[in-house]
Amino acid sequence: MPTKAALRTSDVMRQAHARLRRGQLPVDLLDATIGRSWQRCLEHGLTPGSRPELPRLSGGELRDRRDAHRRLIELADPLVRRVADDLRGCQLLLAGPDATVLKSYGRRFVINDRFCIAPGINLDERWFGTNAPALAVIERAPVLVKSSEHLLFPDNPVSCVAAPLFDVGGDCLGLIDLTFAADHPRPEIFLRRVQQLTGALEQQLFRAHYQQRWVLQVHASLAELDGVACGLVAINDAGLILAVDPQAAQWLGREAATLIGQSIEALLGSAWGEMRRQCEGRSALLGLDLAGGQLVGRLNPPEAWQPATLEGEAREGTSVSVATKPRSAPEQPLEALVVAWPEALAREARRASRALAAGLPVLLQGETGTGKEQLARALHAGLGGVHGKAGPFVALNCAALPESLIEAELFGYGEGAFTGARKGGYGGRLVQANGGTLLLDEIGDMPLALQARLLRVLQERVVTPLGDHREVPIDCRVIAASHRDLEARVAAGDFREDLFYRLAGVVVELPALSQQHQLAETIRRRWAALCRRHRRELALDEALCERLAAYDWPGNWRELEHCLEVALVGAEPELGCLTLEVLSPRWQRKLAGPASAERVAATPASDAGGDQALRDLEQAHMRRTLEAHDGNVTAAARALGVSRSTLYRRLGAEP
Ligand SMILES: Nc1ncnc2c1ncn2[C@@H]1O[C@H](COP(=O)(O)OP(=O)(O)OP(=O)(O)O)[C@@H](O)[C@H]1O
Repeated sequence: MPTKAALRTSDVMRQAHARLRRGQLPVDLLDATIGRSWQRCLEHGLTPGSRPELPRLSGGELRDRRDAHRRLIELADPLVRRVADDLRGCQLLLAGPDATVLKSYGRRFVINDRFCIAPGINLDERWFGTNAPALAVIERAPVLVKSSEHLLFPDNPVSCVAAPLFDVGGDCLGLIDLTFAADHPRPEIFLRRVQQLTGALEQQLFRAHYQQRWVLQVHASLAELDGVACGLVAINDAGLILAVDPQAAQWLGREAATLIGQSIEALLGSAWGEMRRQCEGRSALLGLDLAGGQLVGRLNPPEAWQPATLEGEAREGTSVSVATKPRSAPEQPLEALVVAWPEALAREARRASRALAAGLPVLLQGETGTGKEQLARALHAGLGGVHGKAGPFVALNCAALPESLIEAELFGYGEGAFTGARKGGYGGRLVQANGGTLLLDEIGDMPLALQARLLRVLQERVVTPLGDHREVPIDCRVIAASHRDLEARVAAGDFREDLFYRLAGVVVELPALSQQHQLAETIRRRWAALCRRHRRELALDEALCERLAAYDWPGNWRELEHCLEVALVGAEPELGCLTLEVLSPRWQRKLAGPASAERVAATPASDAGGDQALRDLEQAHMRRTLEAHDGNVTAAARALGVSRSTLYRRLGAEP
C-alpha cells in the first residue's frame, strides 16, 4: 500500500527528479514502493532519458495469450467493461501476471506522444520503468503511481492505479489497471475503485470454489458485512475451517495457516451442531466471540452466500436471523452504529431512519470521512430488519463522474441514444434502486442543469431515459449526502432551493472530529477496540492521547482510524506503551504542527464564540502559509498537513 502519501506532490517530485539527475536516488522523497522501483530501474540501466522499445505480441500471439488467460478474462471482463462504461475519460487494462496487456477498455492515453498502451504490450519494469501494473505484481498489493513517479516519464500526463487479482490458492491470475488524467484531485478514489473491483472478483472466485461449503463472512461493521471488504471463511459440514481469505485473516488478527483445520466453534462461541440447527437453510447473523466480540459475522449454509456486487448492494433473497450471543450481536444495524454516538446525534439518526421508512428523503451533511456513507448504509440495512426487505442499495457519487455521464448514469438511456451506448439501453441508477435506497453522494457537486432534471424526477416519480420517450416509474428511498454546506450553496445560487427542500426531509449533520466534545475519550475507546481487534495489549500514552485529541483531523474518522491502526500494527512487538516518540516522523510532525498547538490553547469546543475564534485563527494561519508559498496551494496544503480540497474548503474557496 502507498505510504508517505503527503509527500507525493509535484514539487517534491520535481526535487526528486533533480536529485536523480545529480546521480542520487532520492529515497527520502519517495513513497517506499516507488523508491524500491526506482532503485530496481536504475539497476536495470534505465534513466529518465531512456527511450524503451516495448515488446509487443503479434495478433496471433495475443490470441494465444488471451486463450491461456481465458479464466481471468471470462471472470473479469464483464465487470471491468461495466466500470469502464461508468468512468468515461479513464483507461482500464486487464493484464496477465507478467504485466502483458490482454485487454484495454475506454480511452486510450498516449504517453510522451509515443506510447499507446494497447493489448499485446508488455509493461515489465525492466523496459517500461516504474508503472502501476508492473509494481502491483511485484508488490502483490494495490499501488498508486502518480504521473511524475513514472521514472522514465517525468512529464507524464497520466497517473495510474493497479491491483493484482489472486485465486483462492494465492496465485496471481493477473491485474487490473486504471489510468486517469494526472490532474485529478483525488487519485485515491481510483485506488479504492480498483481494489473494490479485484475484491469483488476474488469473492466470486471464493464462491465458485466453496459453493458447496458453509461460508462465514466477517467484518467489524454490520453496514459493510455484505460488501467487498468483508473477510470469508469456508467451513465443512463437520465445522472444520477449510480456508480463510486474507481479509478474514486480517479481521480475525490471525495468520490463515493457524486457523485452517481448526474447529469453527472458537470463532462462533457456540456449539457447531447447535449453530447449524439454528441456520436451517438460512443465513444467520452473529457476534463473534473471537476478537473480544468486536466483529460481526454472517454464517451462510452451502449455496446460500452470494458475492457482493461492486457497489456493495444489499443482497436480496437472503433471509437473515439474529442468532447466538445476543450479548454481542447487534440487534439492528443502526443501533450498532450509533451505540457510542452522542445522544443528540443518535436521536437524529433514529429520526432519519423513521423518516426514510415513511418515504421521506434524508440529507446527510458533514466533512469528508465523518461517516456519511456508513450511516446511509446502516439506515438502509435497518429498513430490512424492521420493515421487511430493504431492497437494493445503490450509491452514485455525483462528484466522481463527468457532467455528461451523470445524466446517463442517473436516468439511463435508450438503445442508440449516443455513440457507445450499450445495446439494449441502460436503466440508470434511479431504476436500479427501485424497491430500495438510492444514495446521491456529493450531491452538492451536481451541476445546476441536472439538478432541475433530478427535481422533476423526484416530484413526478417517473424517469425518461435519454434518447427514449417511454416513462419508467421509480419507487426508491432517497438519501443525499454532501461535504458541502448545501444551504450556503443555495444562498450563493449554486444549488437549487427547491431541490434542497425536496432532499432535506430530515437533515443529519455529522460533526467533524475536531468538534467532538470528548475526543480524548473517543480516541481511547477506538484504541481499545483496535487493540482487541488486533489482539495486542498496548497502552496509549496519556500525553499522546491529548495530542491526538488536539489535532485537527481534516480527514476525520477515516484519518483517525488509519492513524491509530497503522501505529498499532507497526509498533514493535515488545513495546508496552505507545508514545509520541515512537510514531512515524510524519505523524510526529503533524501532531507537533501549528493546527494542533493552536487547538491545545483554544477554548473548549462547546463555546460557540470560541469555535468561531478558532476558525478565524485557523483561516489566518492557512492564508499566511499560502502567502509564504507564493499562492501554491499544493505546497501550502503539504506544509499544513491537510489535503488541497480541505485547504480550499477551509478558506471558503472553490478548487
Ligand atoms: N463513528 C465512526 N467510528 C469509527 N469509524 C468510523 C465512524 N464513522 C466513519 N468511520 C470510518 O471512517 C471511514 C469513512 O467513512 P465514510 O466513507 O462513511 O465517510 P464519508 O463521510 O462518506 O466520507 P467521504 O465524504 O469522503 O465519502 C470509513 O472507513 C468508516 O468505517
